[in-house]
Amino acid sequence: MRKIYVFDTTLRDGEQSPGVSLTTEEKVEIAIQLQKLGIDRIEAGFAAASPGEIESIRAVSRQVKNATLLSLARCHMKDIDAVVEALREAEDPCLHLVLATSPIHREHKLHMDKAKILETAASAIRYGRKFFSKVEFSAEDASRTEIDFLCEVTKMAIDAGACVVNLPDTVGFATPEQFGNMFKTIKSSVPGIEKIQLSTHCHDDLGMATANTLAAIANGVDQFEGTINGIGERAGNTCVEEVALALETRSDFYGAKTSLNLSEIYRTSRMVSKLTGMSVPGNKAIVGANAFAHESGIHQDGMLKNRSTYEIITPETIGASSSKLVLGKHSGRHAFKEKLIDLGYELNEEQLNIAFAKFKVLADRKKNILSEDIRALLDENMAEGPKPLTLDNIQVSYGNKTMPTAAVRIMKENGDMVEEAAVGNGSVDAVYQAIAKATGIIAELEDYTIHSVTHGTDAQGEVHVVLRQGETSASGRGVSTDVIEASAKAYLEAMNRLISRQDREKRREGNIVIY
Ligand SMILES: CC(=O)SCCNC(=O)CCNC(=O)[C@H](O)C(C)(C)COP(=O)(O)OP(=O)(O)OC[C@H]1O[C@@H](n2cnc3c(N)ncnc32)[C@H](O)[C@@H]1OP(=O)(O)O
Ligand SMILES: CC(C)C(=O)C(=O)O
Repeated sequence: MRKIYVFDTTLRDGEQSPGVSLTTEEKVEIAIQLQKLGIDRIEAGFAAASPGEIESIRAVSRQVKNATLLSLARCHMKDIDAVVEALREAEDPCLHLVLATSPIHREHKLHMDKAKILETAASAIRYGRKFFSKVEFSAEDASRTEIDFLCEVTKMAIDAGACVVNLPDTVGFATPEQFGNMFKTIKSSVPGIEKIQLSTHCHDDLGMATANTLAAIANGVDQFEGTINGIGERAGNTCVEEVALALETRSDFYGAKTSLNLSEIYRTSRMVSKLTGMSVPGNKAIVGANAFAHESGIHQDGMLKNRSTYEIITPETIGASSSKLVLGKHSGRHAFKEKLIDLGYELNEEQLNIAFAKFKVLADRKKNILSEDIRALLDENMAEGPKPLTLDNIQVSYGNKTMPTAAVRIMKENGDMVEEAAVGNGSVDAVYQAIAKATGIIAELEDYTIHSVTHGTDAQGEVHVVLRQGETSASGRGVSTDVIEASAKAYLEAMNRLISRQDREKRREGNIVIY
């Protein structure tokens, strides 16, 4: 297997993400984690940017023992001097020089012709070599540079003393085929190319950074540059984790691997996201929250039978805890049953069918079904005791300047419907007054508590009530995404218990049921 060197620029190009600015402590924390991940080369910043940046790079250099440490500089003596100062304490320092080579940059940005580019870069590399045994040269905007001139630039960098020549797709313009061919030409036409390492650095403006990096690797580059979570200037850089996992998973095709400690990827991604404040989209490859989550019944069934049906990488490989079967409206019985077992419920077939039907109704109303939702649903489903009263319909009219009004329709055990309406101090009170009128049962509301069992605006509310009639009291619990419905359910469950307790007592005395 060919080894591909990983150059991480999270602390330099990653920090160029709009809105991101890392403190020295944060840079050090990330650099320590990058070492644990096994990154070969860490670019810690752009020394000439500010005195604070020099200090940060120096602080990082004191901690980095197992990786080459770099800082970027323009082809200017004062930028190089700043890198000398920043990397003074580094164990394995490398100067990274950049100069654009494309016609657009030459004409509009640098105002230099081809000869001036070659001369400026060569003298900067030579000057840098006075202080550093390792110099990497980057031909900015290489993918939009004439191929003949790019060959000349590469030859100049080798002759001037660079040990790595990096040919970036600075604006994410390249296509994989074109980019691969560019490296093929460079490798086959530049004399002395075997003396140096070739590198690539891609941006994601057209969403092709990973594809372009892999095309470069397939065409012989030794190193790729990227950032954790793909952060960076504009649409960002190549994601280190994507390329590393692509090489690992498709080593049959690429015949190349990184030496990253892949089980540190997830932790590194979380840390970078936390410290930069750049959240990782749920559907992001490798490190997104949904990367190992399966929602639909057919997929979940496949996963339960054999994970390889729907997972080409295991979450354990990147240090994430486990695959998730997320229950939702597309889930099937297999996954639902498995979830119940996980939660410690053992249901017979009939109970399972009832619970599954209720789950589907809930899933139609709620986006995220959590363990708490399932527990609430099952506890409600399995609440023991007869149900003399069942809520059939409820309607509430509320306005901040009118008395809340509620109408309820309740089914009795014998199937008869009773219907009533009432006003109250609030919507819940109106519902309770209407239930009392419909059932003819006057009970004292001794306690009422409500809390949310899940999170978000579609969270399930759980209501507990205690009702008292004379010496007898009973509690009830109701769960729903609507607090009024949860309140009514709790009230009726307490009433049902009250009725059956009094019923039992009356039967003992030879009387009949109260209502
Ligand atoms: C593709 C990349 O990601 S490259 C890295 C980008 N990173 C950064 O820019 C790091 C942060 N930058 C900075 O702090 C500042 O831009 C500094 C300190 C580098 C320079 O600041 P200033 O001196 O104020 O110049 P400013 O940034 O406005 O303009 C850049 C100048 O450098 C020149 N320049 C650009 N690239 C290079 C280069 N590689 N080598 C030499 N000169 C260059 C430009 O032509 C321009 O020169 P001009 O003033 O003669 O027109
Ligand atoms: C400095 C170089 C490698 C760069 O960031 C780019 O070309 O995007």
